Amino acid sequence: EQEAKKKLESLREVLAQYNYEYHVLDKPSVPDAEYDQKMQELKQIEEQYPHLITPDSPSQRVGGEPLEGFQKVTHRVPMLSLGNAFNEEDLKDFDRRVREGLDVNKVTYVCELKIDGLAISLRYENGFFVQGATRGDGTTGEDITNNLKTIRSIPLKIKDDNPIEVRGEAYMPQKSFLALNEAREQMEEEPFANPRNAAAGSLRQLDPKIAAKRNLDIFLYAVGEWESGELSTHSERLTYLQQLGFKTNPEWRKCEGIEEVLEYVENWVEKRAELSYDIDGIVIKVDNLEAQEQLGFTAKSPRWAIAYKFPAEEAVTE
Ligand SMILES: Cc1ccc(Cn2cc(C(N)=O)ccc2=O)c(C)c1
Repeated sequence: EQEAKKKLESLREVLAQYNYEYHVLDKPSVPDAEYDQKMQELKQIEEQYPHLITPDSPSQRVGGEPLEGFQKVTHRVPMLSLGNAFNEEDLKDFDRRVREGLDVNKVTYVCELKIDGLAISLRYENGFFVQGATRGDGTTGEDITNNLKTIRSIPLKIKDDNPIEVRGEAYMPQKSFLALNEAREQMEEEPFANPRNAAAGSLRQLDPKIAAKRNLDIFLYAVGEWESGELSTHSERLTYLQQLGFKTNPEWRKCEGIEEVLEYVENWVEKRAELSYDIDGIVIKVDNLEAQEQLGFTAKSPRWAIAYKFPAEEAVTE
């Protein structure tokens, strides 16, 4: 039994590493068959010693029985909704308000792609993924832990043992969306209108086995509740999330002043079509966390961030 325990520990570790290389880095170091063989080995030992199964075992990704419904979850730190900007003028107005609020001439911003998916929150305790929830109304969301566990790029265990909540966007890559709709048409089922609806529909499945087949993915971009948070900028937090093993979007950039923000926005209006996932804009945040505190919130959203929305694409007629 001690032998089996040791063997399982090392199999969980090596399978988590392989999974990370394949699903987060998109750079596997071993052939799929090697991953599969180690997975079979782990399942055989777990079958022999079920009491040795741990919540972070890769065999636990496609969870239990279908749910009757979803439990409610209250977010300890509310999930924000951002104000919108629709043109350069709006962005310059935003920058002017921020500079006046901080009484500075120039502000360091972070620009990130605005993934067109579903905002979700992941909670980790003692390093284990313990709960995942939808944004809901920002304060109360739905517990979709079992469905989120099926997203392979979500680590089931991280190195930080402090309670931490990370926020991100679950989405369906365009390729998965097209394949899913083809399958649905074959089955004479209603196709999804767009990847965002397909992702939302998939995460609302009561049976995790269905969610597991939808090839969902996720980018993490923010931190909610965090005991050990002593970083001073948003960009440092993005780097920390990446070091923890989360999938972060590689296209984020620090921009010195609104001119560099406008360049970044301009650049992605063109390059948007090259991405393998849908984005509906660019998120612009003041980088310094103290400056964010100083600026605070309006009734609805932060004064230190804004979402630049792309013009809605004219419907592509086949
Ligand atoms: C049979 C089989 C096993 C695994 C995979 C995909 N894959 C590969 C790895 C790997 N190479 O490190 C890690 C995780 C994973 O999900 C496929 C497509 C087929």
